[in-house]
Amino acid sequence: MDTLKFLGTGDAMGTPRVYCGCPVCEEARLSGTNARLRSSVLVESSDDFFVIDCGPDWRRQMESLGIRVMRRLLVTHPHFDHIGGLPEWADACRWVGIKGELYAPAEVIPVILRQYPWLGSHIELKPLDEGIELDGWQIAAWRVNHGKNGYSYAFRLEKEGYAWVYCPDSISLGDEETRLMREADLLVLGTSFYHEEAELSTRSVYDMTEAAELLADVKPRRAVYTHMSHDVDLRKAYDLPDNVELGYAGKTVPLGHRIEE
Ligand SMILES: Nc1ccn([C@@H]2O[C@H](COP(=O)(O)O)[C@@H](O)[C@H]2O)c(=O)n1
Repeated sequence: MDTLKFLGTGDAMGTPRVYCGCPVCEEARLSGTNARLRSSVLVESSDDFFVIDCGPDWRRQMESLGIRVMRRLLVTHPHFDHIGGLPEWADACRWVGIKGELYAPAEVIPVILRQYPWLGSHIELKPLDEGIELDGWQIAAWRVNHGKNGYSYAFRLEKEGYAWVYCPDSISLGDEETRLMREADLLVLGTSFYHEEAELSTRSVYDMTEAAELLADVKPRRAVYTHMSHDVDLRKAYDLPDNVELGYAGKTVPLGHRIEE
């Protein structure tokens, strides 16, 4: 069965935050339960894999799994914490002599190339707006509200009757934006805080209290939260819906129905 592996579950700054001495950041420095690299996942099938998002921790993430060659990548949006590793990936493609395949929404591709104009020599950038298939996964992408930081995209991946959604950066989604999340077998959702006090217009990602309302509406069978800031302490028992788990690097989730289901 295919699997989903979390490579990182942190927000844009990762945990610990460089400037911060809060208990969560200090614990992350000392024992590491709360150490979080920038959010990214790896989808593995029997003979290949692809990764979603390539933040500035990409190199460490590849090293931690002993991966020497990454061929394929999907990008949700062109913010630093999701594309900061692209130059290193392009260099790696050059040195192993492959052309990487990067799939992203058409509007995202020129933004990536504006940031890193040399990428095209070693990576082919392909639009995925019409839907693509990778390793038997039918992948649909749609634009989601990312609050004060503009827009991101979510992906729905379906194979053999199993559907899951990856949506790391979104907030205050409307009905049309949640349509493809409905009744998924798994929803991976970004929740930066448990409860974020800041005024809504200054925010960019759901918190866990708002996410509970979203889940009650779209009813995934299982949900895993990612993109968590130093506000979230994995040692705590939070009040969460029964079907929710907090992600961590290395967490692996089977992508398919178990026999007994
Ligand atoms: N146009 C932009 C705006 C922001 N960024 C970076 O993205 C991250 C946003 O953080 P979230 O909490 O909203 O995920 C942060 O690292 C900004 O520096 C960007 O790259 N381009």
